Parts: sequence; structure tokens; C-alpha cells
Amino acid sequence: MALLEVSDFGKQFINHRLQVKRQAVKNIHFTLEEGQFLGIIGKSGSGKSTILKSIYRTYLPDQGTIYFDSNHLGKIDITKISEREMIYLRKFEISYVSQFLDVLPRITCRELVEKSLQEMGVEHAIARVEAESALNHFEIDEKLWDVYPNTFSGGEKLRLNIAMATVKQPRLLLLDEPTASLDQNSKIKVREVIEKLKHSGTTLIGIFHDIEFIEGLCDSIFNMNDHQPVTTVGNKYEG
Ligand SMILES: Nc1ncnc2c1ncn2[C@@H]1O[C@H](COP(=O)(O)OP(=O)(O)OP(=O)(O)O)[C@@H](O)[C@H]1O
Repeated sequence: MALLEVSDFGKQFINHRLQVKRQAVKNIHFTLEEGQFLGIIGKSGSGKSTILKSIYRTYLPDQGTIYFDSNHLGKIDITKISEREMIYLRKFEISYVSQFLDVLPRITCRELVEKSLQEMGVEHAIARVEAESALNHFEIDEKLWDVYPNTFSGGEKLRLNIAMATVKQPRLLLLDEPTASLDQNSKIKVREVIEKLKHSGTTLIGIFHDIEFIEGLCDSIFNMNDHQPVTTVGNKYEG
């Protein structure tokens, strides 16, 4: 059964000051089976982030349906569920990674990753071990583990963001240009973790500008220009 079914989805923004409406995206349809990786490509401003933010419900979708097959809540329409149900999904089943880190001040890097696990009910001692393993994997210098990340470099913030989201092993991982400001070595680390997550059955949707990066990783690519999910042939994008 599909994990995610997006049908006739659209999102309109209203600028109240200027009294104008802007249709960011419309008529979006795609289906994602469990364990698949869908890449989204398209020109700047075509609405790629709007789709991911609406699935995570940072934006309230206003047209169409987004069905998610939740382990705990059953098959539910993300456009209609309560805020409480959405908080549950964000905690246990859906994670979102953007290229920006938005964290509370006075929580250290290590505590942030531990907190991701503890809010799922993982014991502190286990959360600590897993957090350290994730921070090591993303090569965040041990000297930074007890530092507040508001002083981190862009790349360090991003690697921490990915560590926080992936340590939970979500069922659906939304990646909003996660490699945008990374150097080659960090991109390789991200790729390794994506491969590992895919192997363990995580379903992924990712926005990438670097098509070479997603080649060999994605099962299909949704091109915003023609609105068609295209299955990648031999893992190469032929669009
Ligand atoms: N919160 C918002 N309020 C008003 N307009 C918005 C908002 N978020 C996005 N938009 C508009 O919706 C359109 C789609 O934006 P979106 O960020 O989804 O595009 P994108 O394809 O991800 O772009 P990029 O590749 O440049 O990140 C843009 O015209 C943008 O200005």
C-alpha cells in the first residue's frame, strides 16, 4: 500500500497588505510506496519547498488531499488532521530537514540530538549513546557537542539538523535542499546516511539542485516543469 498519496494538491498564498493572491503550486499528484525515494526538481520559485512544507504542515494546504498511511493513526489526510495528530506524526513518523537550523537558544548540540530521541520515549542513557554515534557520523567535532549551536558554521548547523532528523529513523523523511551549502566531504556523509536509511526502509522525498547527487539514489523524479513523476531508468534521470 502507498505510504503517501498526494492528489490534486495546490497551495495559494495571500498577501494581506497588497491584497493579492499567489498560486504557488497546483494540480500536484504523486504516490510514494514505502521505502521509495522521490526526488523533486524544478526551477527556483516553482513550488518545491511549498510541497514539502505542506506535507509537514508548516504550511496549511488549501487544495487537494495528502494521504499518509500512519502506523499509529491509520490512513489519514494530512490536510485535515488535528494539530495534536500532526505533532504526533512529527515526533514519531515524519521528519523534515531544511538547509537552515532553527533551534532554541541554550540547548547544546548534544542535547538537541538526545531530545529528538527522548521525546519518542527513548531512555536518556540510550539516547546519549545514539546521539554521540550520530554526531560522530556527521563529523561534528567532539569539542562542539556541549556548545550552543547558534555559533555553528552553516555546514555544522546543517549536519546537526540532519543528525537530529535521521537519528529518529522516521518512516518519511523530507529533505529540503539538505546539501545546498555543504562541501564535497559532507555531501558524501549525507549520501551515506540516505543510502543507509533507504536500505532500512525509510521513505524519502528530497529537493536537490544537484542532479548528479541524486542519481543512483532516487527511484523516481518529480519534475515541477511537467508535473510528471518519472521513474528513473537504471537510476539515471532521463527527463
Ligand atoms: N510563506 C509564503 N508566503 C508567500 N509566498 C510564498 C511563501 N512561501 C513561498 N511563497 C511563494 O511561493 C512560490 C514557491 O516558493 P517555493 O519556496 O515553494 O519555491 P521553490 O521551488 O522551493 O524555490 P527555490 O528553489 O528557490 O527554493 C514562490 O513564488 C514564493 O515566493
